[in-house]
Amino acid sequence: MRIDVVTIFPSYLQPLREALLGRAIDRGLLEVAVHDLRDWTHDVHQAVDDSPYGGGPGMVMRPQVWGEALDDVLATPDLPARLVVPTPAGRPFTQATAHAWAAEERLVFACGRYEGIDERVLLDARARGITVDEVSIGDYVLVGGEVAVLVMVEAVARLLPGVLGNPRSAAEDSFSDGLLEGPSYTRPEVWRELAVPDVLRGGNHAAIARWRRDRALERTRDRRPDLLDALGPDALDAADRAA
Ligand SMILES: COC(=O)c1ccnc(N)c1
Repeated sequence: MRIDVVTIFPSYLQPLREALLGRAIDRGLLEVAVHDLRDWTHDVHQAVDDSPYGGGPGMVMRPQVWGEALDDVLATPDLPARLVVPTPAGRPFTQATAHAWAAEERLVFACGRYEGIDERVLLDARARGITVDEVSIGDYVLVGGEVAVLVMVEAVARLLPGVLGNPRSAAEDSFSDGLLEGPSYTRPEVWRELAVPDVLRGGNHAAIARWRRDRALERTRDRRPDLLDALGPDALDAADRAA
């Protein structure tokens, strides 16, 4: 997968080259290119924003700069790409989104700051047949889209074949079966007088699987009843029985 990020703070994306993702890049599983939006300005101040029409606080990112930047970035390499614009006004980014995007050849992220990017940039891209997704990583506002890009790239890249050491990890993620993951334990058996649940130390794999499912149902009911509702009435009954 090829990932491009256009931003006025390229150094914000440096964490993508660390640890697991850095190794995936080194192994050629992922290609990441970060572009400085200011490279497409032509004035001495390298202005990327201007006052909003209609008044109001803050500044809006200029369409000319973004238009030229995206023209160039989307054209090289000339691969089918999904243009992603992180914004608090976007559709929710979920594990299902991450799985869908993991099948893409190319993702191009446009990092807005200030009050966002002039709407005509997205209209123009869509009019030229580019898939444009405006997505939010949660109900809160950041200063810029860069942090959201780090979140989304990590969520997508870990699903790419070969990135995670054990592919079962992704298969058994929270949300993979619609439930939150239950509690995990490792050695020692007793720590500060707290013991690992007996069932996990026995060899009965069916009992362990059932115990884990029950804990997942219970945790989901307690923390994310909305996810349980989405699974239907049987799931809620099962969660009540699991407690
Ligand atoms: C500037 O971008 C944001 O504030 C943002 C982006 C994606 N998701 C959010 N919840 C906020």
